[in-house]
Amino acid sequence: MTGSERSLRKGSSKPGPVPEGYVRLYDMRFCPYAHRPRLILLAKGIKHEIVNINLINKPEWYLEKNPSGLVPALELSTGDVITESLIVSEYLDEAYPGPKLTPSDPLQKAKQKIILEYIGQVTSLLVRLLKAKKSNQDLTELKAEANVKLQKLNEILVNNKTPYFGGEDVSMSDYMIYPWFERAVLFDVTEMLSQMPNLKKWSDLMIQDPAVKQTFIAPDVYAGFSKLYFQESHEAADYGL
Ligand SMILES: N[C@@H](CCC(=O)N[C@@H](CS)C(=O)NCC(=O)O)C(=O)O
Repeated sequence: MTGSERSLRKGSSKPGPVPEGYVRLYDMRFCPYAHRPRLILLAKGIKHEIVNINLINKPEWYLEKNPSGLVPALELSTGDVITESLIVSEYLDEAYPGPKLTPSDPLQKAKQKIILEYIGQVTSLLVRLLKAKKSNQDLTELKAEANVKLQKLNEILVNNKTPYFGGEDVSMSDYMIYPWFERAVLFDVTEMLSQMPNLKKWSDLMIQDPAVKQTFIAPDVYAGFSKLYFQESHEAADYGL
């Protein structure tokens, strides 16, 4: 638990209202989408609580708050609920003080959005790969596609000649793609990534980032989770929480 995090709850019973001055993130710690706003909350030092949702056996009250049933979702002290990891992350960046993770210059902002759009293509492909792996499909084509997409991500860093996707400092796009790299073992792309030097340098830098350090989960823990996930074990929802 960190200075800005009030409590960590398991989340089966309905939580009360969000205290004034706090936000609440509905989370599942192995979920890469939910990892995104967790990084933003920490990077900006926003006071928050985390409520973990068991995604295999979702509590009824969660479906009332967020009918899609997906995590992450952000609840405000007004009772408003914001969903979709990128929207939640951008909301947090705009609405709260702390380091600005999105450029204010319109041209730089547009450039970041182009990278974010591409990151969306990479992440959805990796999720498709994971689902195909779970249902024992042939992965050859998807893996080849992932290789091409990740090479292109590597080229963005090469062409920009910057350590991070947005420039000299960590920014929104870095936090939006990082969770998939931490989970490379789940998506079966560890070997592929070892062939991409700029991405490797970038991920080594990201591991030094304070928000990343505070949320880091080691590859062997993901490997343990992955076994349970592939067996559709109910323990997977709760593994290591
Ligand atoms: N587009 C959503 C995707 C979120 C998502 O797929 N979350 C998964 C966990 S990683 C989930 O909640 N799954 C539960 C379900 O499908 O019922 C976002 O960016 O927030």
